[in-house]
Amino acid sequence: MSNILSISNVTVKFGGLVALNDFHINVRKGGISGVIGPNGAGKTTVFNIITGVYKPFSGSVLVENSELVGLPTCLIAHYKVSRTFQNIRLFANMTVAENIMSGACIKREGEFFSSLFSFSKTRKKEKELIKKMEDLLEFCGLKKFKNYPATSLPYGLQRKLEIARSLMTDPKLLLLDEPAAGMNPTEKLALQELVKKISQQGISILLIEHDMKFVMNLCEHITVLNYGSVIAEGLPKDIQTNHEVIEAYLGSDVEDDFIVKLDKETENASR
Ligand SMILES: Nc1ncnc2c1ncn2[C@@H]1O[C@H](COP(=O)(O)OP(=O)(O)OP(=O)(O)O)[C@@H](O)[C@H]1O
Repeated sequence: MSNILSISNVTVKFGGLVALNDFHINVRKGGISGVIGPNGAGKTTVFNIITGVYKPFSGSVLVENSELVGLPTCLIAHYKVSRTFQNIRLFANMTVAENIMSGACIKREGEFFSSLFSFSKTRKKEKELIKKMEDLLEFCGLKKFKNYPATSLPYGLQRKLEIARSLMTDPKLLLLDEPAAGMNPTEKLALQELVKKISQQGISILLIEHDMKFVMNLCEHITVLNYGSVIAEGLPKDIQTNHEVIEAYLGSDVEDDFIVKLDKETENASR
C-alpha cells in the first residue's frame, strides 16, 4: 500500500536551536499514525512544516507525489491536507453551523466570476455545501448544537467542531494536533470513536498526542521524537517497551500515563 505522506531528511532550525534534525516519517494511505514525544520535542514543528508555516532548512515533504516544501500555507489545502490546532481556533462570534461552513471557503476560491454569470450553478453549489455541513454535524455528533454559539459548547465538543470544520475541506490527510488535550475520559472515548470513523471513510490521519492510551489505541504506527530527533518508530507494542523512549519520558508530565499503560500491558501479558 502506498503512502499519502512521506517526509524525509527534514531539518528545521530556529537560530541555534535545531527543532527537527533529519526528521522522517511515512503515513500509509488510509492509516492512522502518531507522533509522540516530551514537551518541546518538535511535534508541532512537524505539522508546521507540512502546512507551510515554516520552511525547513533542508528536506522533502511529499503528499502523494507533490512536493509541499516552499509552498505557501494558503495553497496546502489544495493538496487535500487539513489540520486542527493545539489551541482551539474557532470563530467565537459564529454558530456551530457557520464555523463548519467556514471550512468550505477554501473550496469556493476562484468561483466569484463564474458565479456572476451562472446564478443557478451557484445556488446548486450552495445547497450542496449546506447538505455537506448538515452531514458533518450528524457525523460528528453535533447536530443538536447546530445553532449554538461555537464557544458555548463544552470543551470536548469544541474540539469535535474543529475536526468537523477541517473535514469540510474534503481532506485526504488530516493532521490532528493534541485532539484529546483537556478532555475528560468520556470525551476522549467519544473522540477516539470519531477518529476511527473518519479513518474508515478513507481519510489518512497523522496525530500528535500526549495521552498514551489514546495514541496506543488508535495508531498503527508511532514515531517518537526527542530534542528534534527520531529516537524510535514502529508498532505501539514495540514503542511501549523501547528503553530509549521510556528514558525520554522519565521526568516528563506524561510519564505517569505512559508507565500506567506499560504496567497494564505487562499485566495482560502475564495472564
Ligand atoms: N517559531 C519559533 N521560534 C523559535 N523557536 C521555536 C519556534 N517554534 C518552535 N520553536 C522551538 O522548537 C522546539 C520544538 O517546538 P514544538 O512546538 O515543535 O514542540 P512540541 O513537541 O510540539 O512541544 P509541546 O508538546 O510542548 O507542544 C521548542 O524548543 C520550541 O521552543
